[in-house]
Amino acid sequence: MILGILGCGAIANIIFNTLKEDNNFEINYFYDNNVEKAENFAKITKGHYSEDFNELVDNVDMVLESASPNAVKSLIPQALEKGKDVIVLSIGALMDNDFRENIIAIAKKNNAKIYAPSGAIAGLDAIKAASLGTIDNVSIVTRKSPRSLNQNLKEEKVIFNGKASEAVLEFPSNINVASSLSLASHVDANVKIIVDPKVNENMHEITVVGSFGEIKTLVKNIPCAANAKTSILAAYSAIELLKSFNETLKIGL
Ligand SMILES: NC(=O)C1=CN([C@@H]2O[C@H](COP(=O)(O)OP(=O)(O)OC[C@H]3O[C@@H](n4cnc5c(N)ncnc54)[C@H](O)[C@@H]3O)[C@@H](O)[C@H]2O)C=CC1
Ligand SMILES: O=C([O-])CC(=O)C(=O)O
Repeated sequence: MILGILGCGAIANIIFNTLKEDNNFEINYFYDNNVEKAENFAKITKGHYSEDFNELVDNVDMVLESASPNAVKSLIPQALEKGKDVIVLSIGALMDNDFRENIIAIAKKNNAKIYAPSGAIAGLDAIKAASLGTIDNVSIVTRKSPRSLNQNLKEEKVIFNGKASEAVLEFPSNINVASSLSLASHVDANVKIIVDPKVNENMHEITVVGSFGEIKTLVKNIPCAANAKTSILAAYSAIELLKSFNETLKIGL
């Protein structure tokens, strides 16, 4: 499979370094609005950097987006129009109902798929299954270091308390997980974001209550070296999704 990367930052770096020896994938087309970043990847991989996103789309089987919600909104429809499957990590963009319905319609028309991996959280498989029954309450408490949230605080502080649909607009690079949780559960989740100078990890505690019972998950994620906002697990989840395309036995949802 020839994979094109949209957004050549921390996640792209982990994905490339993990899959570079895997014969099932050729990761050799790169696009970034910071051309230098795409150029660097192209140099290391002896691949191509595209100044025009359409050129990347024309040359790959699948596009992996690891850029920003804005990039999803402005560029992903073009890939789907050309019938290319996409993996989206900036899932916050999909909380916009009109946009989400629109790209689903474009994908269907062109026989393409949109994949949104579980990213930096745990339990989406069980939450999706649970949503077949009645869901009464969905919440996520995210706790991050001041460094990860661009804050300079000495004491713990709640910096957001509201719905996922508002959180993704206020913190577009920090709470995509709230969007995945909401889309999996079909409920606009309650979100609390806490800056905590005592933690180094990106912690996400999820609670879902419904007719099935209760799910509680807690992940304590190590941040990427290149971007403290982003957990290594998010990149790993995209890699496992890619590997699953070649698996005969599929475990989990
Ligand atoms: N679904 C999830 O659980 C998670 C999602 N994310 C999201 O994944 C995305 C990538 O994360 P990182 O690799 O850590 O980010 P990063 O900041 O290290 O790299 C992003 C790259 O994309 C480029 N970019 C941004 N907007 C662009 C645009 N409109 N067009 C072209 N290039 C653009 C930037 O120049 C940068 O090189 C972010 O949106 C982040 O919020 C991160 C962690 C977890
Ligand atoms: O959800 C996000 O955008 C990033 C995040 O919290 C993480 O990687 O732990």
